[in-house]
Amino acid sequence: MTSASPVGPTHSRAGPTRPTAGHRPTLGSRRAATSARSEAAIWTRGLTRDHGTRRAVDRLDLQVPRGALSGFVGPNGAGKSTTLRMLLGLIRPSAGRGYVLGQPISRPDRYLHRVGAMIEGPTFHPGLSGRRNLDQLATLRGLGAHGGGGSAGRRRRVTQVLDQVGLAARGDDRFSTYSLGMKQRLGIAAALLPRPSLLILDEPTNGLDPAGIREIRTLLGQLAATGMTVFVSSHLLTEVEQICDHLVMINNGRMLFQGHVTDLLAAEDPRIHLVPEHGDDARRLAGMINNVGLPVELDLRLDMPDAAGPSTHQPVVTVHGPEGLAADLNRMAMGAGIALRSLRTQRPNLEETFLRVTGEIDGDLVRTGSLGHLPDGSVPSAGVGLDPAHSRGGAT
Ligand SMILES: Nc1ncnc2c1ncn2[C@@H]1O[C@H](COP(=O)(O)OP(=O)(O)OP(=O)(O)O)[C@@H](O)[C@H]1O
Repeated sequence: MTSASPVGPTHSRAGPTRPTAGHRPTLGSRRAATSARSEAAIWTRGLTRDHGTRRAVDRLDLQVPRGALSGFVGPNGAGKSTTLRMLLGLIRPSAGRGYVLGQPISRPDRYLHRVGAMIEGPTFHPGLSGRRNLDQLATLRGLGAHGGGGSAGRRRRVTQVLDQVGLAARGDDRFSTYSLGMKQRLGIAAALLPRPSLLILDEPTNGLDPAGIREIRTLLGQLAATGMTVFVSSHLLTEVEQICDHLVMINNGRMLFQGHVTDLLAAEDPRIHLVPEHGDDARRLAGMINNVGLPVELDLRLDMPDAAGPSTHQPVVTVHGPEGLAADLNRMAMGAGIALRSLRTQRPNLEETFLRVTGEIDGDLVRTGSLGHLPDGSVPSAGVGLDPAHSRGGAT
């Protein structure tokens, strides 16, 4: 069973990495760093982990605020599990330093009693009930032994956490009869036993069906509402977008973004999709838009990417720009004699934003740079003035 903390410390006092000569911090900056790391639930600087020659985590500066429901996202192999293992004292960083609940990660014994964790799929005894499994874990960890009301206190706590994760009615059933979602929830119940102020979960929705995912989502929202900090890793960005207020986004072990989800999405320009009435006009329209310096993509496969109703297989011209630009684009098309079947603005979601940030946009998109080399030679100069400065300026 690797799920649920407290996870025993496995490394000794490595001590924080010293600042290098030449980067001597001032008294003010030292004070600010001290206050930031004690105020944050998780704070790291330059956190790095090498596996042989492979760098799994590359100089991460994490700052997860206390009380946040924070999503830790990145594709498979991005370095999420490795980071979580370092935060839990299961492996040592190769370089860098970190603090969890204000305590250095070189001394996990100082904070693990306040951290609940599920870092791999939960493993329980299949023949025992959920309740018995939790009771055994609680006994092993000495819960209820010190000031917790002895075995009666321990049993009360087990009942409380079963209730908290929605397993009260099934607590006495054998673990082997649980659905995957129930098993995950029991794993979270185990992590909750010590009344943690920080809950760290590694991919808790892995392998779950939509209903199971929804249950975990609701549960995490409820836990965060109690004031607990929840740091949950996932490669399902849609999930994270729906539940998390704070986000840490990594790829190849490196930080891409951290902060509030709304800030990230608000900073992204929407996509404006233009579908010409006559498919033949799409290249011409894209070329005109390209000529005025706006980022444009031409998708020759479909009409609107997620439009309701039947697909008409019309080419779509997509422009990244503020919503106000849509009116300009409409005028531009009209001025060039191109009638539009539809014009729609779509706010990017987290997944699209991630793909854009990582440059991993998929599909048969003809990107801006290649428009000038399209074979049909139908790219005219822009017939209608459109100031590229408007691309960030809103409606005219
Ligand atoms: N013990 C190890 N030995 C060698 N390489 C490792 C080890 N653990 C992880 N790695 C490598 O480090 C990188 C990061 O792996 P990690 O498991 O942290 O990523 P992840 O974001 O959690 O991905 P996943 O969701 O697939 O688990 C990967 O390239 C992985 O192969």
